[in-house]
Amino acid sequence: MVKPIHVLSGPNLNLLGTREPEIYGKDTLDDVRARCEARAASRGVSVVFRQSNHEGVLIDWVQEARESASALVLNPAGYGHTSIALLDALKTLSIPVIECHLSNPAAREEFRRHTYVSLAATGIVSGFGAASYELAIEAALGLIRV
Ligand SMILES: O=C(O)[C@@H]1C=C(O)[C@@H](O)[C@H](O)C1
Repeated sequence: MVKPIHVLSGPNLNLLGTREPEIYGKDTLDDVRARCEARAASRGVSVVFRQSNHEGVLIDWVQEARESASALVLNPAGYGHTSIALLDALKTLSIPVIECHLSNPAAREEFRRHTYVSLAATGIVSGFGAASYELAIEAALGLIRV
């Protein structure tokens, strides 16, 4: 039995759909959840989908993924640009880590062009709105060979 793919979203993503929709789109986080679940279920894999505004909670969930997940999809949001602690947690994982962003941070403000998460990521999907999460799920499914 393949373990679930864990999908974690960072701060302010609970406001998706109303938060700067010209940048992050009109899909809500629940819409994103549904798309991730459907995409994974089509290959017989479940998803654990969670969001937090709190750095330590996200770190706890990354640590939980060590034993509970087959792969981790992470949109670190603003903490990607600041959190060495989140990077340190990611470096304890031996499962695939796919970093994803709704926007294309490389095309935005200078401070968004670097994330610490990228130092621990297997790969990165950016710029496709809610589809970034689905593409990240597809990448995870390919890496866990289901
Ligand atoms: O595009 C995204 O999903 C990321 C989401 C955020 O909240 C920003 O802080 C990042 O810079 C970009």
